[in-house]
Amino acid sequence: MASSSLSKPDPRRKPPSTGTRVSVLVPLPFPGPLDYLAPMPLEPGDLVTVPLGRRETVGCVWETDRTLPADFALPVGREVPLARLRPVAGKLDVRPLPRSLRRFIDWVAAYTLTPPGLVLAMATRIHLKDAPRPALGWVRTEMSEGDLRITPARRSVLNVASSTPMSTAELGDRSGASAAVIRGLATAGLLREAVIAPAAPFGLPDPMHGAPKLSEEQAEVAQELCGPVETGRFQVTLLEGVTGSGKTEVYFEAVAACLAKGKQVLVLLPEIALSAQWTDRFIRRFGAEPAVWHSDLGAKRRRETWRAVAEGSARVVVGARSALFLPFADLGLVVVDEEHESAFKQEEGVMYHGRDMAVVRARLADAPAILVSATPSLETLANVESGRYRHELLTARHGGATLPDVSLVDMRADPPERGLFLSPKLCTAIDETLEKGEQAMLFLNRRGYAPLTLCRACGHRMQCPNCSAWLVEHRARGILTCHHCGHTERIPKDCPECHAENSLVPIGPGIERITEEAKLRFPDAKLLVMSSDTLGSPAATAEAVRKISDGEVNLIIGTQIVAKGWHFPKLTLVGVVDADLGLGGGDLRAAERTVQLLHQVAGRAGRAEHRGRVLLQSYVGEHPVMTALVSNDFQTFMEQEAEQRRPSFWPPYGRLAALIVSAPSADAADALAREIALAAPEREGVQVLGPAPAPLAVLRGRHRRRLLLRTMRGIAVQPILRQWLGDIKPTGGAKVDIDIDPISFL
Ligand SMILES: Nc1ncnc2c1ncn2[C@@H]1O[C@H](COP(=O)(O)OP(=O)(O)OP(=O)(O)O)[C@@H](O)[C@H]1O
Ligand SMILES: [Zn+2]
Repeated sequence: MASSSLSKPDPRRKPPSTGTRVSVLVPLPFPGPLDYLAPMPLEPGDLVTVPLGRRETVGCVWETDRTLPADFALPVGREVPLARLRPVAGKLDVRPLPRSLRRFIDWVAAYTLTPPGLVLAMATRIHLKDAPRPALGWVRTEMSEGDLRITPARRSVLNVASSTPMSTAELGDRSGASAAVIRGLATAGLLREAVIAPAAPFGLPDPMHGAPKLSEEQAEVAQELCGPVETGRFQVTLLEGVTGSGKTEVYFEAVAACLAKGKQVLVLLPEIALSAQWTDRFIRRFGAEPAVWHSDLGAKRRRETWRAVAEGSARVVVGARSALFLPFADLGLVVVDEEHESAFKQEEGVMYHGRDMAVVRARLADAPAILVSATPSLETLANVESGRYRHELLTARHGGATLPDVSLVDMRADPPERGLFLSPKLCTAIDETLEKGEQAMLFLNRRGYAPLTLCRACGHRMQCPNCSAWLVEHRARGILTCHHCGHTERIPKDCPECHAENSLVPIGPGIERITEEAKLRFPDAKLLVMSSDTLGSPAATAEAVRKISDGEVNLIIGTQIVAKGWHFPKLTLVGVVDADLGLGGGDLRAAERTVQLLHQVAGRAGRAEHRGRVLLQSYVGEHPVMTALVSNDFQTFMEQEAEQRRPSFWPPYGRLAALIVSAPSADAADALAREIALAAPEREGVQVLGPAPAPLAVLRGRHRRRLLLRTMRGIAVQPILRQWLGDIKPTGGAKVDIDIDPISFL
C-alpha cells in the first residue's frame, strides 16, 4: 500500500554546507522555482517538502524548460549563493510528476501569464502530505457479554457487527445506534478496532467487453480515429456528428484501441453532472468503471485516484477540466466531449480553456486528441480549415432515427395570455405529446422565479448592493438573490424606495415561474424540475436521469443542464421557452453560443423510434440563429459567423486578451485603467480597445473596467502583455487580471 511517509534527513546531522543546488517549484505565486540545497539524491519531478519562511510546503523539483518558445520563457532572477540556501526537508513517497505534466504546467503558466507555482497547485492540491491514515472500523471480539447490561441499542449493534471491520458511520447506519453506544461496547471489550482493507482501486476495462456493431459510416470514422492511437502520435481530429449519431460509441473505439495498447485515456466532459450517465455507458461498453475526477470528490478518493493515475492502474479517467493536471504515467489519448462548450473555460484563478489546453496536453504527451461535437466551435472549425486538425463526420442518427423537426412559434403572432409565458401552440403540442404517452421537455436557461423585481408604484428595481445586477427572485425559498456574488435578502413586502404596500411585481420568467404555470396548465402531468438549484449533487442528477429514463415523469422543465448529452428514448417534444435569451449583450460569441445550446437541447428530442419535434418561442424569427436551427443548416450559419469575424481579426482569426481592472472605488479603477491605456503598445497588427466600464461595472463591491488587446493571428499576446504591464504597479487594492482568449465579456 502506498504511504506518504517522509524520508527525513537525520536530524542529528547538521545540514550540509555544501551540496547540490536544486530548483523547487512551490505552489505559490513566485515568478519561478526557488533554489534549495539537496541533502539527498533528487530527480526532476520528485515531490518534496521544503521550508518556506517559517512554515513548510510541498513542492516539486523543477528543471529549466528549454522547450518553451523564447518569448514565453520566464525572466531568471539573481542566483542566491549556495551557502545561503536552505536544505530540502524531505521527499514524499509518491511517484515523481511525469515530465509531460511538468512541461504542461510550464506551458499553461506561460500561456495564461500565471505564476507557474499556481498552476502546479492545481496538480498537487490533493494533500499528498497528509498521511493516508488507514481507515479503522469495528469488529466483534471473542469476549462474551457476561453481565454487561445489553440495551436494545447495544443488542442491535452486536447483531450487526461481525469479523469484517465496519466504520462507525456504517455500523451506526445499519444498527440505528449512536457512536456513543458503539464506543461503550468497545470500552466493554465487545468491539475492537481493526483496519478496513482499502477498496480495490480501479477495475481493468476490457476493450472487447461490449463492442457494438457499428454502422458502415461509424466503422469508417472509428478506424480513422484509431490510426493515430495505434501509431502513438499527436494529431487532433474533430469528430463532428449530428445529435444521436453515435459519436460516443465511435470514440469509444479509439478508447478501446488505446486500452489495447496498454496506455491511459483522459476524457473531458464540460460538466460533472454528465459523468454519471457517461460512466454507465462506459461500464456497459468496457465492463469496468472509469476513474472519475472532479472537484466534488472526497479527499480520500482524490488521493487514491491521483495515485492510481500516477501508477498507471487507473486506465481511463473521465473528468472535468481539472483532470488535465493529473500525473498520467502513460497517456495515450485525450478526448474532449462537447468541445464547443464554454463551460470548459475556467473563469477564476488560473483562467484557461480546458479544450485548448487538452490539445496542448496531448501534444506534450505525444498522444492524439479527439474533439467531439454536434456543433463545433468556430475555433475548431478554423483549425480544420487551415489543415491543423483533421475532420471526421457522422451524418446519420443511429438506428434510422431521424432528426427532429424544428419550427418557430412567432410570439408576436401567437402570444401567450397576459402574464403567462407558454404560447397556445406550445401548450397544444405538450397536450398531444403527453396524451400519446411520450415525454416533453421545456427549456429555459434561467434559474429562479423572475430575473427582475419591480415596484409598480415608483418603478424601483431591486438591485444587488455589491454588483451592478438585478436580484433574482427565488420564490420557493422566499428570497431575492444575486447570481454573481450570492448576496441574499428576504423578499420585502413593501417597496424599499417609496414604501408602497405590496407593490413589488416579478418581471419575466425563470424556471420556477414556468413550473408554476405548467402545474396549472397541465395538472395531470408528472413534473420534474432540473436545475442547479434542484440538483445539488451528481447523485441527485443521476436520480433525476433515472426517473426520466424509467418514465416516472413525463414533463421535464430545466435550465441548461437538460441540454447536455442525455439520451432519453421516450422524449419526443422539446419546447424552448425563450429562444432569444442568449442573443442580447454584445458578446462576441452570443449568436454562436445560442445556436450551439439550442441545437443541443433540440437534439434531445426523438432519439429513438418516434420522431421528435422542437418548438422555439421567439420574437425575432428572422434572426440567422433561428433560420439555422429551423433549416438545420449550421454550415451556412458558421460561414456567416466567420465572415463577420475575419475582416477585423476577431477570434479565431486574430488573438484576444482581456484586461480586467478592478479597485475598491470607481476613481481608483479609472485611474489604473487610464494609466494602463496610456502605456498601451502601438504597433502594426496590434490594437487596444477601451478602457470601458465592464458590463458588470461593480462586482462583489469592486469597480471594474475592461480593456481588450487584439492582435493579428501571427502575433502572440503574451510578450506584449508582459512588456506592457511590467512597469504597472497597482496600489491601494487595485489590480488587473488578464484573461487570455476570453469567453466571458462581463
Ligand atoms: N453502432 C451502434 N450500436 C448500438 N447502439 C448504438 C450504436 N451507435 C449508437 N448507438 C446508440 O445510439 C444512441 C445515441 O448515440 P450517442 O449518444 O453515442 O450519440 P451522440 O452522437 O454522442 O449524441 P449527442 O451528440 O446527442 O450526445 C445511444 O444510445 C447509443 O448507445
Ligand atoms: Zn451581487
